[in-house]
Amino acid sequence: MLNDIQEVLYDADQIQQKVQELGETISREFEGRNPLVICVLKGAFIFMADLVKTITIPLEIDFMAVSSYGQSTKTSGVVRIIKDLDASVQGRDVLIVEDIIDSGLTLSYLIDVLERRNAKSITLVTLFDKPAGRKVELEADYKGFVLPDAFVVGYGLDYAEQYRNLPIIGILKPEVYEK
Ligand SMILES: O=P(O)(O)OC[C@H]1O[C@H](OP(=O)(O)OP(=O)(O)O)[C@H](O)[C@@H]1O
Ligand code: HPA
Ligand SMILES: [Mg+2]
Repeated sequence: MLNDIQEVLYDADQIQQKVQELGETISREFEGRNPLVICVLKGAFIFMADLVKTITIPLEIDFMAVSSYGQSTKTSGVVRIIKDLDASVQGRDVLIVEDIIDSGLTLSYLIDVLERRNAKSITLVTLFDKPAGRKVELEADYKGFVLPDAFVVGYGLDYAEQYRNLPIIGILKPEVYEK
């Protein structure tokens, strides 16, 4: 798998350090608010698991699965809900946990859905941000790393469902998806 990586951007230790910092900030921000922490599957599953272990205040978790990339390195532009939340967001302080914001289409869609369900507040945390990919204006409240304009995999992020289990984040060699 690592053979298919052109460049490792951040290794496992660097990622853990950043996740810890984000968890400390979120613990302070949400003190006394019992947030509903929503993991956007599948990509955010590793970040979510690591992040909640660093948050030191009471919280609840839930999961939503959405997909727009499929087997491609480009967004289809259509965000599909594959699995919806179990919990109601009505009146809740919601923290959305994402692995990456690229075009911004996934999160702008999700925010719209959760606003219409009357969440009390919506806060976004993303581990990775790729501002060069934006198609809609969207900024995370908390972000880990800003990435270059390249297709990346690892730490939950896939290409055609592969590479999610790499413990690092790296740029995928273009010949892997151009063949
Ligand atoms: O800002 P955007 O351009 O919308 O891209 C970001 C989204 O794309 C990926 O999900 P994907 O649709 O690949 O589903 P997955 O999480 O199951 O891989 C990623 O996990 C984010 O949710
Ligand atoms: N890699 C994997 N999944 C993604 C990316 C990326 O660079 N951007 C949006 N979804
Ligand atoms: Mg994907």
